[in-house]
Amino acid sequence: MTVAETPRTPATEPDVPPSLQVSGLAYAYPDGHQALFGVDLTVARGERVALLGPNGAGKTTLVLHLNGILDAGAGTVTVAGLPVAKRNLPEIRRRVGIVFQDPDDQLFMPTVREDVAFGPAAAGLRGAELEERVRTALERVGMADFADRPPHHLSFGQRRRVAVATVLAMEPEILVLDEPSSNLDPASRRELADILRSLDVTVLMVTHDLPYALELCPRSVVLSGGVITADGSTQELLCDEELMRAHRLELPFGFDPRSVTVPPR
Ligand SMILES: Nc1ncnc2c1ncn2[C@@H]1O[C@H](COP(=O)(O)OP(=O)(O)OP(=O)(O)O)[C@@H](O)[C@H]1O
Repeated sequence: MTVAETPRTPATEPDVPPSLQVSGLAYAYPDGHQALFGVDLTVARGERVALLGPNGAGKTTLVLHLNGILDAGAGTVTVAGLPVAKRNLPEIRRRVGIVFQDPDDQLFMPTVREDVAFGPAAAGLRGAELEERVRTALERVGMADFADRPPHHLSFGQRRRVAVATVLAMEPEILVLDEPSSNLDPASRRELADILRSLDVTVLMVTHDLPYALELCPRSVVLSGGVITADGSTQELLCDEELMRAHRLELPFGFDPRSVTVPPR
């Protein structure tokens, strides 16, 4: 059965700013290479959006602007109405939780509990409040029973879940995931999808895994050559053969996006 999806429209009420607003964002690296040419993107609270595009399209460059790792050459980025600017960086980095592709980039403490507590403790949380924050984050990713284990004794899929928990413990406005399905076996891939779907948080997911984008994100944005070239229902975009060819987006052999029943939010 085919389920037609309608991407959720950005919040329009003046008192509810979108989770993410990128306006006219342009960026050239110090060597002069222009990676972004005026990107506009609005993501409403609670949306799950896939950021698609070929290698070198500018996806990582865009993500690195969301928490101020890179400074916009031109244009603006706001997160829940707060501009990404030097003066706001501590709060911006709390609001934008980035889960990197390699969980080992994020896990460095002797136990899972300490890794998840690290961010909130650095932000000043202590005692029962901190414990509760850690417990909730681990429960949300199904890893509460692993709190006392050393992260390096866990499987890759378990470490990725803990990496998600370290970010959730900061109660972010937006969760940004870089290739969340990479190196996961089919069961872990499905379990992570279930977890991400259960979270009440805005999600921006960078991925080359188009079936995963379809499974998780009602809306997709295609970035190509540093500009957004398509923005709409993931199912419709994946069914647009011309668009897919033009942006070097390839579905796995035999995969028909029309045949997929996309689970409800
Ligand atoms: N530090 C850098 N200095 C100069 N150019 C860079 C730098 N990092 C990236 N680039 C260039 O900027 C462009 C965008 O790169 P980016 O990493 O954002 O693409 P991407 O869409 O994330 O690609 P991929 O899917 O391969 O991860 C590419 O042409 C890349 O070569």
